[in-house]
Amino acid sequence: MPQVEPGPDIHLRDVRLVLGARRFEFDLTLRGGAITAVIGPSGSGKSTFLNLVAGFVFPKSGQIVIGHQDLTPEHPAERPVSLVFQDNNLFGHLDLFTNVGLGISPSLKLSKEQRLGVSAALSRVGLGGMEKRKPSTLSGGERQRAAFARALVRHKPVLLLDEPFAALDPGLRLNMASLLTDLQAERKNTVLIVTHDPDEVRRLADDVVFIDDGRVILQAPAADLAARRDIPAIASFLDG
Ligand SMILES: Nc1ncnc2c1ncn2[C@@H]1O[C@H](COP(=O)(O)OP(=O)(O)OP(=O)(O)O)[C@@H](O)[C@H]1O
Repeated sequence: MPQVEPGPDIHLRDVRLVLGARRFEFDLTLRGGAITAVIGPSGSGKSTFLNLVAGFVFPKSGQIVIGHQDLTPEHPAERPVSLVFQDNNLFGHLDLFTNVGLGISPSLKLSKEQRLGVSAALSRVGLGGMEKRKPSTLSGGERQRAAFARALVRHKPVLLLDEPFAALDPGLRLNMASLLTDLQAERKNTVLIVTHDPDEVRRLADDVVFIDDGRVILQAPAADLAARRDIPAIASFLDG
């Protein structure tokens, strides 16, 4: 296999933000080419953290740097990121081929190679041959896999996943987790994945970032998480 350049480091430099009554402060670097699990209690700021990296929310002060580029003022389309959320946001009136093709080109002007790429991505997530199906005819898990395919065809170096597998049954979760680790081995993307599931952290993550009340209270190798039961919020996460 050819050597693949690892995805970029992501730096949040003295990032501050207020949303309603909540304050957020982030100052850390996420390792390029690694899978980082973003974990923490409900309402602690995990989605906000991803939204800052994606460009859906902008900091009041500080910088978001991806690789060597300061992208703080840039909108999501200008950032090297693909996203998969729990609500997969497929367009109901469009078939799967079109929904996934939109990941490559909003005008759907696709080359032959790109069209083949769409079908290959659908096969990769176990939806081969379902190009003509509408989202309403699929199960929740299938829709989520289609959303994953749409992120894959974009070939962006940063992949942001906000509880992407939460709605799937345990078998499918395992399946998607191994798809993600296979892809990671091939593409060396920088991946951030929000999850509530300690098993998913063990299965997938190289590193963890634990957010509590709008701040990172632990950044560590995933393997070290279990040893940090001294922090009550972490003990409670590990106990589910
Ligand atoms: N636009 C907004 N206006 C006001 N408050 C907001 C806004 N967006 C988020 N918040 C608040 O900020 C806090 C963090 O929200 P966020 O969605 O980032 O948490 P989370 O850790 O992802 O939670 P969960 O695990 O429940 O999805 C919450 O208290 C939320 O209500």
